[in-house]
Amino acid sequence: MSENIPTLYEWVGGIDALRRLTSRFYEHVRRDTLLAPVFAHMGDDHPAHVAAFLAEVLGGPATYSEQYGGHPHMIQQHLNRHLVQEQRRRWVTLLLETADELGMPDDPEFRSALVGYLEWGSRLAVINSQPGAQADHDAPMPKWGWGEVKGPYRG
Ligand code: HEM
Repeated sequence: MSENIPTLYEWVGGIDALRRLTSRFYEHVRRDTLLAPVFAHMGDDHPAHVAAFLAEVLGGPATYSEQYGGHPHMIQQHLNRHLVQEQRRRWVTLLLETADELGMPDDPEFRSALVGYLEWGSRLAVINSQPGAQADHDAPMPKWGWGEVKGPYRG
């Protein structure tokens, strides 16, 4: 990426912003009738792990790969959870609503890139949660950029 174009990670505000996002998001998840049962057994460190994962995908440090098992571990966590589209849609909607609630960047360029990743990643989570799905132990960490909009609007 060009020197002048920030990563999505930089644009969102780095790891502190992502931790704030996931921490509040999973508070909402715990109170959501559709999602609470799915996450009934998540550990207290789950929000921080998901923040680290998102950070790495969005162009930040490789903490999730170095300390938490990388993409194969994340895939493993979704195996046999039998997730359905209704749960996936609620998950994505709640995350985006939480981003609004916290006043995270809402410019069209950033949000379209974020939604693109969340659609892709959440659909993979559903696929990987179906009976017979297996974790690919060499699965590379996804990397997401600005896509067709190429970078933030500079008027
Ligand atoms: C872009 C989409 C998604 C990302 C980036 C993501 C990320 C993650 C990560 C990183 C973990 C492992 C956390 C760890 O290492 O401790 C995880 C676990 C999990 N995810 Fe996802 N996920 C996504 C979508 C979903 C969706 C749509 C659902 C369900 C509606 C879901 C349900 C779960 C559950 C139930 C776990 C295990 C929680 C536990 O520890 O009990 N995920 N996810």
